[in-house]
Amino acid sequence: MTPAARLQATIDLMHEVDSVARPADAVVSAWFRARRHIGDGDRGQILELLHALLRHQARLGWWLVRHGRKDTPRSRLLAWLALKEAKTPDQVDRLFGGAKFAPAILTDHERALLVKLQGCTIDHPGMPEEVRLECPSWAADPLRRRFGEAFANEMAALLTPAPLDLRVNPIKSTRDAVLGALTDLGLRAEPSAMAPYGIRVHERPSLASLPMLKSSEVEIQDEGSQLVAVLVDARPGDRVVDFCAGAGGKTLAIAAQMNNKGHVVACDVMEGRLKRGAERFRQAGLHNIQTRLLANETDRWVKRHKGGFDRVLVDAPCSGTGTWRRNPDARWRAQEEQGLDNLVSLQARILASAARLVKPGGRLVYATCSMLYEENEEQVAAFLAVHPAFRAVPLNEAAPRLTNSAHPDYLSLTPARHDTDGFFAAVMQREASPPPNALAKDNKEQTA
Ligand SMILES: C[S@@+](CC[C@H](N)C(=O)[O-])C[C@H]1O[C@@H](n2cnc3c(N)ncnc32)[C@H](O)[C@@H]1O
Repeated sequence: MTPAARLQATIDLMHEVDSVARPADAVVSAWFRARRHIGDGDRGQILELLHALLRHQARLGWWLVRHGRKDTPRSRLLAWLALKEAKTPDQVDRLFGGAKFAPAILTDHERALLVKLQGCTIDHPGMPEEVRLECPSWAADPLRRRFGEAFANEMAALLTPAPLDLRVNPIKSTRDAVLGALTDLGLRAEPSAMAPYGIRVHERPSLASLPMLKSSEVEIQDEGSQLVAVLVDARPGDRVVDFCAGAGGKTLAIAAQMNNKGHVVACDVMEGRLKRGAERFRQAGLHNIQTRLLANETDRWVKRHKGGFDRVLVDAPCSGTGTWRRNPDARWRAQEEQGLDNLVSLQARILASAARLVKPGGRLVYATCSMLYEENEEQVAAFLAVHPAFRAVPLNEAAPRLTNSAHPDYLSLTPARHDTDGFFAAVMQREASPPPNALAKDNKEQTA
């Protein structure tokens, strides 16, 4: 493709991302699937530009509004070329030549915009902090409350591209063997700082060039997500539920940890995700997982299996604030529609219902990829306040080797402090002999 054709492709793709109410990675995959003629190199460059535009979306929009222009994929790209690539109006003119596959010729208004932006840089002292830090307005107050003085630093970390983390599948390989194979491919990689099966790759290889991915010797999984599975601490022979399993990212790690021994039930309310999960379990050589589609969190299956499991993981649907560097479009999507309060209520309902599955002496792990108190520490405190049969297990007891968390009681990871996605996890244990009145109070809570 010519450079100009790549620019037009980026505009087209951005239109699709803006107009389809699905995560950008799903939109991107579908878009490229329908354009198989686009080679790996061009795909990489188009994606890199798309992600850069998404990471600068608020600032580009601010400049466009300032000069009375509508914020569209094409005008955003023009502003990018002027502000970040320091292209002169004449240079942009040559790219927007209107040739086959190239962007249409510049209008007079567009040329005037480029002239006004000449010599400016993307950040401007007049920008509100939220714009400069690319923070959506619904999240600014909760994130400020969470981070205090570190707010700007954490937001800046969320604007850096996420590293490529792999989790070795111990059923099929070892970390040393995979590290050796990556070195043979000419890639720089090292063991993850905290996750026992994790590998951090210090480059951006095309995923198609990694044979160990195809053979399921490794999965792509952020180190934070791997650590949540470690905290579940499922042992061979245990009975485990992954209540919000989705397409099974954490289920895979948990079941492998159990060395295929014992029983894992992967539940979710989305059938498509569970089906994708089942396919991944098969490819990973894991035979101890069963999928279970739930109508909702209070599905009758939950009541029927009350007290039947050693470990229950609730990887709750959340705001996803911890994943913004990996999914740069996520901060601009959906949250306004769903609302933080509704999300917090849903999480509370899911946690209370899933807790019924935990047997005396068993553990409940509540996790999110959010960094907001509302979804994390406060959610757990509210749960414990009305479920006295459960006690919080401090991190040094649940995972003595995980001493690097921002919080002594919970796993609390942030991109600026740990260079992982933002993750939270709390481990709670159902006491083998509950304190007096605890059962009565628990039952009352569940039937309410
Ligand atoms: C954070 S995602 C899970 C990601 C997954 N555990 C992984 O590691 O790949 C949350 C999941 O919760 C599911 N979910 C939403 N509402 C639910 C409910 N009421 N009961 C159970 N699962 C629910 C969503 O479909 C979604 O797959």
